[in-house]
Amino acid sequence: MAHTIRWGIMATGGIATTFVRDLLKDPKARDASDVAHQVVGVASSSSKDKATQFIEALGIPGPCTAYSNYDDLVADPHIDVVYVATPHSHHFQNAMLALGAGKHVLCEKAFTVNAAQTRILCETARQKNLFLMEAVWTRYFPLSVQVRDIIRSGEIGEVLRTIADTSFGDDVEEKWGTAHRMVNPDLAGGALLDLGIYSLTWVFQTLYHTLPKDQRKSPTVTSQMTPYHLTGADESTTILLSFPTSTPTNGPHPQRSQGVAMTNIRVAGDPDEQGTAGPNIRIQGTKGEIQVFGYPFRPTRYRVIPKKGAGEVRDVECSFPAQGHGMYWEADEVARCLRDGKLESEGMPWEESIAIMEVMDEVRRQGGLTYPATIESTQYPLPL
Ligand SMILES: NC(=O)C1=CN([C@@H]2O[C@H](COP(=O)(O)OP(=O)(O)OC[C@H]3O[C@@H](n4cnc5c(N)ncnc54)[C@H](OP(=O)(O)O)[C@@H]3O)[C@@H](O)[C@H]2O)C=CC1
Ligand SMILES: O=C1OC[C@@H](O)[C@H](O)[C@H]1O
Repeated sequence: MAHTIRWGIMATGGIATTFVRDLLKDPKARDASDVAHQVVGVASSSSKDKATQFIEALGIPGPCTAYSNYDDLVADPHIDVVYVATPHSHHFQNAMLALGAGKHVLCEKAFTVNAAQTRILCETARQKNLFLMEAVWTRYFPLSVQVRDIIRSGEIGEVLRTIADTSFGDDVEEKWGTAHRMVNPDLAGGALLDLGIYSLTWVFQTLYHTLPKDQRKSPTVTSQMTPYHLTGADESTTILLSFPTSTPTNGPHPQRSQGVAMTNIRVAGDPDEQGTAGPNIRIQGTKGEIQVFGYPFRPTRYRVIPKKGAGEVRDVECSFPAQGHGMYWEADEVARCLRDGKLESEGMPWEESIAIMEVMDEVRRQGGLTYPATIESTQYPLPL
């Protein structure tokens, strides 16, 4: 019998809509007969009407309660887990609210504004014996699981370099203006926290996560940032990361692997969105390479290229059952973790979320990007 979990949706914006659409797809279409999802509450901080419209527009089957504020949502005894879908600036405060009410939490990326806030969230979840996960959905794609398995199998040898680019070629002034969360410092805007996190995800899931746990070590970081002239949030960031590897060496200089994580909202990594410019991700090992195509947050296919003479090139497509967006795979992971009494997911462990947030803190320090003290604060509630 399927283990059914009951979701409360905090906020009714763009990603909440996409996530709920995926939650409503039949899990059997993706061969997941062990778990199921119900949406039993939706809250909008704007108005109850907005929550009601969300429920109606998406055709969420009843009973599902519309709330006019987040406090009432987290107090709903019928909800098991809250999906936090507010801007990054508010994740710390909103996730703390849900944990404080005894709810498990799936919180959108970037987890928080800084690593200090993430540490507090994880510690709070630990103390309260609640599940908590950063919603880095891409990690739960079958494609990501397969790529990690290929790396672990040794097929492309030791992975010593990963290059990842998550870039949109937007007319920034026209598309994002100054108030949109993408560029607005008051909402912790900027390419790094919004998109760069996916480049870092690929660097971490190929050079860090694939190592045995006791060999995962934080990287050293060098970076450059370009501010958006109208707001000061970054419109372009490039990060060089250097990780200790697990390879035993005889010499005095330990082996290191390198990551290059790029993000830009003014030039595109894949201008025609057909892969003509090449892959957005290259994972380079001593025996070959894996290339990943499509936006790094929603990759669509990968190619395994063995070293010359060592085998055939292999192309693998990623399908999205039931015309989904691909967010149902992370939702299924949440359901399985709750069923199994886990507090964190193996695919996106707390320590790795913290390690990635620490990289982003360091990149912002090097680039001189600070956000208002009100949203960098570790005070709960935030002094907004
Ligand atoms: N995983 C993914 O693929 C994606 C993830 N995201 C992440 O999801 C989060 C939300 O992004 P997105 O849905 O695009 O954003 P939207 O602006 O579309 O929606 C955010 C919602 O948050 C609520 N909210 C609460 N406080 C504020 C505030 N001060 N300012 C603005 N909105 C507020 C509002 O809902 P209400 O009025 O109902 O309370 C609003 O509709 C971000 O952290 C982003 O990084 C975004 C896109 C894709
Ligand atoms: O997480 C995300 O992925 C998709 C992008 O369009 C969006 O801006 C970002 O928040």
